[in-house]
Amino acid sequence: MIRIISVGTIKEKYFLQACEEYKKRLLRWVKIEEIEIKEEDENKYSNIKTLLEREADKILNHIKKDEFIIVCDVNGIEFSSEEFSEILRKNINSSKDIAFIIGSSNGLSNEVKRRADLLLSFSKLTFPHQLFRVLLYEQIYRGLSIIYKTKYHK
Ligand SMILES: C[S@@+](CC[C@H](N)C(=O)[O-])C[C@H]1O[C@@H](n2cnc3c(N)ncnc32)[C@H](O)[C@@H]1O
Repeated sequence: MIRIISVGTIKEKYFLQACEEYKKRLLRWVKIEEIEIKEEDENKYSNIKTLLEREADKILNHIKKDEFIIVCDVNGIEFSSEEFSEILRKNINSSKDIAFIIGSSNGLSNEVKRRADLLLSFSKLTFPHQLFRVLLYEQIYRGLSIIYKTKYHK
């Protein structure tokens, strides 16, 4: 199973439709679970660090024992799509569930990053969290297309 834990909801219909499309395509290969954590209200916090700590508590509550945790972070490690598919393959072959974590517009706390088995970057460019979820879905789909040898990845 692959779980995508995101802070913040997707409001734009076109992002939601894109996620739904990739999810539908992925379901023939893997079970997908999406967990959305409500973004904390910035007005209720005197600083972003405290806000991120509160969001971290909620994220960490959703993490399951034994799953491989991939935290998406601009400053993480960059991979080619083939290398990324290899990470997916290794976990799938060892029957290990994978959980991806996507932060809110304020990012993620260090506590969440420390919990990562892998800090994953999709480049040094910062993407909005809604668009990033679509990109992640596409790369998971591409990765599994590589594993299952379809014609999608060229
Ligand atoms: C708008 S970004 C947060 C920006 C925030 N200043 C930071 O430094 O994390 C929202 C989330 O999308 C994901 N994200 C955006 N761009 C990314 C990238 N290039 N690589 C990996 N994750 C990214 C991360 O999970 C991030 O927490």
